[in-house]
Amino acid sequence: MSKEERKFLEIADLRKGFGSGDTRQEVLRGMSFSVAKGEFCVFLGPSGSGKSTLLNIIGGIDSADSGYISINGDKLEDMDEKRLTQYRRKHLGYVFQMYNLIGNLNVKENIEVGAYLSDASLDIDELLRTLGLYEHRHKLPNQLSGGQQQRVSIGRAIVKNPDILLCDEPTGALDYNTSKEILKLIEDINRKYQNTIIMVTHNEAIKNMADHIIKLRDGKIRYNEINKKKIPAEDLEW
Ligand SMILES: Nc1ncnc2c1ncn2[C@@H]1O[C@H](COP(=O)(O)OP(=O)(O)OP(=O)(O)O)[C@@H](O)[C@H]1O
Repeated sequence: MSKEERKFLEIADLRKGFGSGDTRQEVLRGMSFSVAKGEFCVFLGPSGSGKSTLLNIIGGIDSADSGYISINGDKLEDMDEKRLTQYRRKHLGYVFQMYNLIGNLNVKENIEVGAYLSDASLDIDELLRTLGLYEHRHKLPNQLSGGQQQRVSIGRAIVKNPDILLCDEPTGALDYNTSKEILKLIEDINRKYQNTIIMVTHNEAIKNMADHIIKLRDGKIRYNEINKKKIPAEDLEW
């Protein structure tokens, strides 16, 4: 991998605080790292360490106080609102702990919502099969299990074939077996579509399936390593 590829996503001395005066809290206190194209990267760290804040800044839905983020050499802070919107639409997919599906649209239609945002979307029927949802495609969200609903939300995020898939605790609301199914799906998607995946999790075991492990504590990076002993999601245990 070339030096440029290693620096597909570059984060440099990122700082972010909330509030002012006595209630001011510095949440990100100077973070620098880079993520390679196609890499599966996890952010670990205790509650309040700034994982979601960092993910939201990478996702362009919050902004840093200083430092920068660049994608393929383009700095987010140099983008005007129009380009930032394009960046979010074209290059980013977001998966949350809660599925946020539209209740009166069926599975296929919920995924199509994501496709409208792109002019280079994936074939929806093929994606439904990859997601294991083809036979459920006419069902409404309330006719699905939690794991199936999360599959739909992953489909909605991935259908525009984003360069980067951001996942914030995607298995946080799921039981052990369903969590593993979802992790296997994310692993398949990473392999098949080669998107860069960044996943925030509390679950230490998930680091074992990642290419790149970043641990945060008190707004700083405490650990930043490439995982040389990566194992399949199937073999994870916790
Ligand atoms: N919009 C906001 N306004 C004020 N404080 C905020 C805001 N967003 C986050 N914070 C604070 O920033 C700190 C870090 O929050 P963040 O959600 O990034 O942590 P986290 O590591 O993702 O935590 P968790 O694992 O519990 O989700 C917390 O103390 C939180 O209260």
